[in-house]
Amino acid sequence: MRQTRPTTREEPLISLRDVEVHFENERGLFDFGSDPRVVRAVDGVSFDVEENDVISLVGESGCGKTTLGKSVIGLQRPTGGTINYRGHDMWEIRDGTSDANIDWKDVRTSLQIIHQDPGSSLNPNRRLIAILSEPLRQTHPELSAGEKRERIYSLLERVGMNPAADFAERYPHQLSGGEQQRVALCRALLMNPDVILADEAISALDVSLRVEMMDLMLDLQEEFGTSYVFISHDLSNARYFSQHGGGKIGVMYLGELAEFGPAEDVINDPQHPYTKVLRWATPNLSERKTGRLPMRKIDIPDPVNPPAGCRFHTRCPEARAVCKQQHPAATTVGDQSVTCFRMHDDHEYWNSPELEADEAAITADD
Ligand SMILES: Nc1ncnc2c1ncn2[C@@H]1O[C@H](COP(=O)(O)OP(=O)(O)OP(=O)(O)O)[C@@H](O)[C@H]1O
Repeated sequence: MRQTRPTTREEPLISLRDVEVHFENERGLFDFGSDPRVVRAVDGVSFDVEENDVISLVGESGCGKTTLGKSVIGLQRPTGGTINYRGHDMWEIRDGTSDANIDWKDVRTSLQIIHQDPGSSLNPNRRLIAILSEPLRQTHPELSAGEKRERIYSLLERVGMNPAADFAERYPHQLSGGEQQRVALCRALLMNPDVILADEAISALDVSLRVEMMDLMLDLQEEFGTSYVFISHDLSNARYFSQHGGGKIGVMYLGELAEFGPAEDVINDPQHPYTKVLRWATPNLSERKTGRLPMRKIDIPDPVNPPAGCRFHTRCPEARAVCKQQHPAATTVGDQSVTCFRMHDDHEYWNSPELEADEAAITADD
């Protein structure tokens, strides 16, 4: 079913280097004369998406997961850094200034998205057969109406929507949330994509259906040869998806990647203090259910004015004076990339005084 697109040898499918996305917001009514508010949604992020890859991005609300995910699939232009598609600058392809022989339309087609609320992205006035014929018309214009119908029926059956002939004639509102999400997945897969961005795609489903949907996505991965960028605020879902898919987890904090690496390592041997906090706070992953949350403050700082030095220092249980002054760079530890001074045995961090306990630690019962 899969067609191969031209690639530069050895190049990752998508490669992000030092990517930054800053949003310049309008001044408020009473901000006359002040600088526009700049939201630093993503800062200094680098990683690769390989063929058949599974990458989960996890972190608190507002940490930049969606903005980063949209950058990966070409829906958000970065304000800094580079994003390459098969070795060529994605935005040069978009602007027509690339020397690569790749059409932007093909790039867009190969990078698909499924949303948290599939109902809103499926046309309510069209039957499923029409909704699913559309991508096939684009990717396989040579197919007859009968051949398209056959492919659609077989995919609907594959995702458990039986009898397919019955489902194909329904409108989206005649489906459950889980069925709508399956249709959204089918539609994305029929575009023959290199990457599907699944943005909180299972969050709205009943807990009992989440694992089923993740299993289905991973089952179909091999068949369609697609990679996933899976966004979740829930570390246990990210773990399930990336571990079963043999992939990686990226832990985001205030627009930056705190830790990135194989799911197994990030979960079982977290290195960044923030990953440890997330793990501690995730019921399925931690033995401790009560006690003191290992964090100095509970409030998330403002991405318009992120803390100087390490962005996590205001909440980090391990923060020392140097963390207020210097910004750590990502360091490779085994297969993980970790943005914390503690990764260097000889860093001045170790001789730096601990930060005053300006806030009492918050207890999990608060
Ligand atoms: N178009 C925009 N204009 C201005 N600010 C934006 C825009 N899109 C996102 N932001 C801001 O960028 C930051 C990151 O938002 P983003 O949606 O990427 O985070 P997220 O981690 O996906 O959050 P959530 O889990 O709540 O969806 C937030 O502070 C958000 O308000």
